[in-house]
Amino acid sequence: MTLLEVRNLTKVYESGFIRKRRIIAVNNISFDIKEGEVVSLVGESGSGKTTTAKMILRLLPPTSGIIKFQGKDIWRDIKSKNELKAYWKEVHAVFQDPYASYNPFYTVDRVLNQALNLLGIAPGSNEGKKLVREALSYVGLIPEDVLGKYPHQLSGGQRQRLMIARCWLLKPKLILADEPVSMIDASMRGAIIKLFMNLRDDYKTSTIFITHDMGLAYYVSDRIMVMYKGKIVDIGSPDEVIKSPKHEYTKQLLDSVPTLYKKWQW
Ligand SMILES: Nc1ncnc2c1ncn2[C@@H]1O[C@H](COP(=O)(O)OP(=O)(O)OP(=O)(O)O)[C@@H](O)[C@H]1O
Repeated sequence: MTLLEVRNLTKVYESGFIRKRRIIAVNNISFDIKEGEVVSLVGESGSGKTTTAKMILRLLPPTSGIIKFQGKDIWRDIKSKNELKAYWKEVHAVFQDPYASYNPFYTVDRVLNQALNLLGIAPGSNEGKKLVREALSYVGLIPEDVLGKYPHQLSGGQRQRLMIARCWLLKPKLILADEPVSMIDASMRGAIIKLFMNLRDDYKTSTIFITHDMGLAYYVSDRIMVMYKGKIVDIGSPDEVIKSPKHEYTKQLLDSVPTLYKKWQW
C-alpha cells in the first residue's frame, strides 16, 4: 500500500531585497513510499534532502507540487492545529543531533511524557509508567540510567535511543530520519540503525533515511534515491543503483565508498 506520494515537488528559496537571488533547492521531484518500506535519500550537502524532509513534515511550504499522505493532500487538507498534531503523530522526525531535540532545562522524561500526552495517557498514571518502561526496554535502555536525568547527562547514543523510544510510543506510520547516526559514536551506529529496522519489522513502520553515506543506504534500504542539485537522479533497489547507476553523480558517490561491500556490524 502506498503511504506517501510526492508529485512534482519544487522549492525555490528567494533571498535579498533589492537583487533577488533564487535558489532552486528541490526541483520537480516525484516518488512514492510504501507501507513498511525503508528508503534512503542519499546526496551531498546542499542537494536538497533536508528541504524535502521539511516539506513532508509540513514545516516548510512547497513552491509547487503535491504531497499526499494516505491519500490526503497535507498542504491543502490539513487545516487545524489538531489535524496537524495528528499528522505529526503519524509522520515523525528523528533529527541528526539528538541534543537539539531536547530542552536542556527539562529532564529527558519530558520527550516521553509529551508522547503519552499525545496519546491521551497521563504520564503519572500506572499505564503511562508501564508504557515508558516498555518503550525504554524496546530500545535497550535501563529506566534508572536515564529517567530523571538532564539531556547533557546522557550520551549521544542514549539520547537518540530515547528519540526512538518516543517513536515506539507513538507508532508513527512514517519516520523521517535525517542523518540519525552521523553524530553518534561509530561503535553505536549499527545498534541504533538496528532499532529502526526493528520498528519496520515489528510495526511495518516506513522510514526515509536521509544520509550522505551510500554504504549505510546500501545495507538498510529497500530502495535508494540519489539526490543531486535538487533532482532525484537515480532511484531503485540498492543492487540496481549500485550495479547499474544511471547518473554520473551516482557513479562518483560509489567510487568514494571503499567499504561498501564490507558488511555492517550490528
Ligand atoms: N532557508 C533557506 N534560505 C535560502 N536557501 C536555503 C535555505 N535552506 C536551504 N537553502 C539552500 O537550499 C539548498 C538545499 O539545502 P538543503 O539543506 O535542503 O540540502 P541538504 O541536502 O539537506 O544538505 P545537508 O546535507 O548539508 O543538510 C542549498 O543550496 C541551501 O543553501
